[in-house]
Amino acid sequence: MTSDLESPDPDLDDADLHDPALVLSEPEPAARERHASLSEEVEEARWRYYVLDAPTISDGEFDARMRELEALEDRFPALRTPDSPTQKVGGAPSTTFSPVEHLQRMMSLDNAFSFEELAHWSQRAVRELGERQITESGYLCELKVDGVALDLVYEQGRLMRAATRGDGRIGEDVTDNARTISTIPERLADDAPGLLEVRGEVFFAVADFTRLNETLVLDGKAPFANPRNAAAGSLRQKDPRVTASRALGFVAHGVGAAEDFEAVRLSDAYTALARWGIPVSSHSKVCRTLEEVWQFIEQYGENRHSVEHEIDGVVVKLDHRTVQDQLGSTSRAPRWAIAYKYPPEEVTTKLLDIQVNVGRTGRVTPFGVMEPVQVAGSTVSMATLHNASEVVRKGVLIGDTVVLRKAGDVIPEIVGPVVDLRNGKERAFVMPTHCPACGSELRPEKEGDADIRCPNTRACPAQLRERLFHLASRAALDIEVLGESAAHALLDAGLIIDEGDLFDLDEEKLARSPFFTTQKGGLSANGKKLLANLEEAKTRPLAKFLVALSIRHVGKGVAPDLAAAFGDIDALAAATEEELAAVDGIGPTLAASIREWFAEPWHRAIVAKWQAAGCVMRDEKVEGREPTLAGLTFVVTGSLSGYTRDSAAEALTSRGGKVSSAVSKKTSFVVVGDSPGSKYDKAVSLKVPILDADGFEVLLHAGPEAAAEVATVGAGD
Ligand SMILES: NC(=O)c1ccc[n+]([C@@H]2O[C@H](COP(=O)([O-])OP(=O)(O)OC[C@H]3O[C@@H](n4cnc5c(N)ncnc54)[C@H](O)[C@@H]3O)[C@@H](O)[C@H]2O)c1
Ligand SMILES: [Zn+2]
Repeated sequence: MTSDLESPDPDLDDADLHDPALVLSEPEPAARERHASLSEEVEEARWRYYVLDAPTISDGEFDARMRELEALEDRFPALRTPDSPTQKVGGAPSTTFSPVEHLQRMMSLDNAFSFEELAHWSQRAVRELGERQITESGYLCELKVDGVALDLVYEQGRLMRAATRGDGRIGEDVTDNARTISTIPERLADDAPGLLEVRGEVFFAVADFTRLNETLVLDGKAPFANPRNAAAGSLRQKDPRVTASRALGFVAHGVGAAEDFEAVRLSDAYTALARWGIPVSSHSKVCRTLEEVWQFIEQYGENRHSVEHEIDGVVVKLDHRTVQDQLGSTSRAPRWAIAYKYPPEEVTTKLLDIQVNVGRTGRVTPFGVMEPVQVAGSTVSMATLHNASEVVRKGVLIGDTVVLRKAGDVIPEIVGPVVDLRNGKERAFVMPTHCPACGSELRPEKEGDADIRCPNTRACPAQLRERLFHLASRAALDIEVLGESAAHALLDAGLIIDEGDLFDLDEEKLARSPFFTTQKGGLSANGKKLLANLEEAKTRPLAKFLVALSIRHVGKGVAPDLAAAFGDIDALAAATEEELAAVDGIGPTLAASIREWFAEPWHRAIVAKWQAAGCVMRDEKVEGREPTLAGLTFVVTGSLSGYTRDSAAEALTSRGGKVSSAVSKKTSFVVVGDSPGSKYDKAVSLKVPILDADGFEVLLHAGPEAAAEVATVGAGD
């Protein structure tokens, strides 16, 4: 297989794509200076990244510097000398390993960061070879595995040598280490060619990476910042036994030199590699149009974390070998391929301070305050650090540059410090001894607890505020206007000592807070809304009140079970631990926690005050209603007209039925409304009786036997 990868054609450079008016032959001194300092920074970053496996800037920052260099060189082509970082591949090989010359040059890839840049790349190929050739070739889309490149040489089907990319021409000999990677075959199948150079990526699966870091920290060693560094660091070990202990994976993504092997398409070459025993990706796809390519990119962009290894983009390659040979390559990258890069999920920023937050149950949690930074589409300036031992485990100091990670919708996380950037002025975080909100001395609830708490549960303003938010949430009493500002206002004006006073609020009391009054002294819209919300809340079902009380472990999951079993707050308050534990779904921990809560006088006072103010806290409907659905389990999916999700569930539980979220063979009926989810399909496949909206009414009013008559079972029977 021949290729002109080794003969870059400088005439095909990108200069023709830029406005000629902007291309100046003699660089301005400022540009020359900027170019020199950027080049130096890039070389330094490459050395830290490729040789030390310990980068000090994020990939996003690195890419930004490279782009600035490219832009300068577009404007002043004289700056694009052969020793510019834009013309070179990777970093110089280290002296830890013996140098080896690759049979064929190993290249880097050009990047695209938008659809426009991707289209620009493909248009160029079309201009050069014509529409027909490109369409016939198609685009082979592959995931860009975020690992470390490895070159394998097989002779007569035997693995002879493995080397890192190095500067593209000379790599590092890591044969002994590579042999310890279980998925890299020592021998290929019998029909493999006499000579075969395979390129691929060594990676660390995300799950294995987490495990590795835990072990390293336990052994008192520094954890790796991310799976890529872990892969590179593990492959490039002096002692192959260390490499062997690391769960490295390998996937092929290219072919270098080969004898007796011809493949018309790269995708065919992969099929052959797989047949000979070399791992290839199951995620690759040949696309006919650029729109299809874009769909592939978007699909994996949304499901970036569904793949076993990390990916930082998609590599798009023209599939036809003749097209590849005709387009050739520049000194650092092929023209027939491009890497579309996803927005980075990791950035670096300064950790300005570590402060603590006091939660609803008094738990004190440290969080990092950082210089605001853009990551994964949002600006982040705070991230939780969970507890004091987590701060120690991560090894971060106040003043550190830290790696911050935000993956998709997941909350931002401080990964760890960039130790090499310390200047000696950093200081360790010390957990406060007193509550920042109320001044009480902090202590663990029980001896040996990892968390420390503020013991002033009743009146600590931080705890009370958090309890108010919780009480006002949808899962509890749904008091819309009681958000952050309203809660602050109530506490600031001293209108409530604890939540027991909430339902005693009236116009006269609210008049004492500017938040709830108008300039003229009347009740503001907020005040009116709060009073109306509170009035409405008084008749909420018992389960909602149980959630509102902030009893530990009692959430919206078990509250309906408790409400169904006792029907009345007084009955619940009087229940013994044994009676509580006898309720289906209530374990001993929960029973003890409920008893403990009611044992506290100020807790009982909350209930008494709320009752005195007119809160019902009793499910009237249960009284006199026959438990016609006792012993039966239901799943509700889709929307039923006339019911909310909660009221449909309540109609069932108030008749003694149990509502579950997952369909199983034990489910008695699945109630299906409009636009049902996958639960409907599950019900069909398990042949669980299905009720529509009318069937649901039959069930409620005529009972389960009548409902069975009108239910459907399985697909179309
Ligand atoms: N943070 C830092 O300080 C720092 C320093 C240097 C480089 N970097 C990172 O490395 C990048 C540049 O490195 P590069 O020159 O290796 O380029 P690259 O990583 O952007 O792309 C080339 C490499 O991609 C790999 N690859 C993964 N999947 C592939 C597939 N399916 N097909 C082909 N190749 C695939 C190959 O190993 C190939 O060598 C930067 O964009 C940056 O993200 C970071
Ligand atoms: Zn406190």
